[in-house]
Amino acid sequence: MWRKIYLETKRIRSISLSLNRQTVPDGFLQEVKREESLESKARRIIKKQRPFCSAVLDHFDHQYNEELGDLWPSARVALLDRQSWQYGVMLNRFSTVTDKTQVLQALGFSSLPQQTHVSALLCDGASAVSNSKLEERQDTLLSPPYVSKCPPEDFSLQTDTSSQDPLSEFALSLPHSSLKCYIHPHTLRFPSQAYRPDRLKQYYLLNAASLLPVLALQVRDGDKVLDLCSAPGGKAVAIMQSATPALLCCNEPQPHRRDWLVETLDSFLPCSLSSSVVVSTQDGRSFGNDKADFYDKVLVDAPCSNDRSWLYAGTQQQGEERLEDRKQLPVLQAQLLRSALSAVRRGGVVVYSTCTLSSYENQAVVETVLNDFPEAEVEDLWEEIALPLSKYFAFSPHPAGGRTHSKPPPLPLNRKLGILVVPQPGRTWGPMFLSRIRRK
Ligand SMILES: C[S@@+](CC[C@H](N)C(=O)[O-])C[C@H]1O[C@@H](n2cnc3c(N)ncnc32)[C@H](O)[C@@H]1O
Repeated sequence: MWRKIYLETKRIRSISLSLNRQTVPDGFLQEVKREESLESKARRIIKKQRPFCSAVLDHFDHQYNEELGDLWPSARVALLDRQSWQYGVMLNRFSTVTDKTQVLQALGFSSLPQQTHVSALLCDGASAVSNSKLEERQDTLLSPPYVSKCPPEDFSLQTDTSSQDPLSEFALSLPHSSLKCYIHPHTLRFPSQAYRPDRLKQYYLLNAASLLPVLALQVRDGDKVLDLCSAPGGKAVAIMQSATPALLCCNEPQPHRRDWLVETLDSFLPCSLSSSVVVSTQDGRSFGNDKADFYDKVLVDAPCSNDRSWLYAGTQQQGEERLEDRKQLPVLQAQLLRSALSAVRRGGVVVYSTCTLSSYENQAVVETVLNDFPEAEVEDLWEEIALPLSKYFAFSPHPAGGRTHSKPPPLPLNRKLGILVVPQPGRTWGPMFLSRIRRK
């Protein structure tokens, strides 16, 4: 353990020295030093790992062995080894502080060799939809009311084509989108930035799989978008990186989480967007009645049993209580999805997502709602998202179709209903389920 701390400290010190020698902007370097001091890094390493909750793990073993077959044992390893968890760095296009790529590179996040490849694949699918959608929408969409009053100076984010490691980074790009996320092949965690009311944050740390629902939503400039379950706001920030919607309504009914959401929006978005990005505090189930047929795109990032955090739920009793609550979640999730489908206009799309592997909260919810919503049609995200990104994320079922289940799963892993990112050693992103449903 002490040797690990020693080596880690040495590595951080050498990064720190090499940063000093390079032409990294002064302010940023100071921030890196302040927020990722050697002491705090060492403290994080020696901090005793919170033990996992065996009641939750037993439950997962039982359910996911059935549902995921031989993908579960390796997912289990990835979920239990918290030191191996990876973090993505999503850049904030609204920050005027320059050159984050240089700092990322100095810390071992190399350049973007896969960008063209991945972007091209994604752009092909996305622009095909985009063109047909634009034609379809021409007579129904109001002209976009939003015009940025104070466009940021630094909208163009730098890229570099020199590469050290082809798996170290990728950029999730839509046509003309500036959504950029960097990942590291190992577990290096970029320092988080403290909230400062006078300054926008430069980046957001996240599980990179969280960007996939935003990618699937295909937000375009001028869209009216509802983020039905929005706090703490990671996906709302990602939406605003990918396009300039006419309206983004971020909804969160829980007061303390709503405060967190407001702080996130405040930290990442300039004041010029305050008229188009609004916060609402309703129960998401009411939107279907109150705002029927209103939105172009709705994201339902549903309350769910978050497998990662539930594993570390605390005491046995707390774990057991959560597992009891888990049974109620699909009912609420289906109600939220129905509400979203009513709030979206005909031809618009709803993306439903969760961060659990549980098929009862994923495929089963989508299937239930489709049964009583005949004008809803699920779209296949396999070709558009899973195949092009399968190098970075582990999807179930395996893209090559070569995986076998020891036992047949109780609910079919029907990829037509959505795609599922399963954490694996080396690709610890997820869990993340996403499904895109179009209202006919
Ligand atoms: C998975 S989190 C959303 C994460 C968020 N989209 C992000 O990317 O940062 C689900 C959120 O749904 C909220 N929620 C719970 N019940 C809700 C309801 N009835 N209507 C809307 N949101 C609800 C929870 O408080 C929670 O903040």
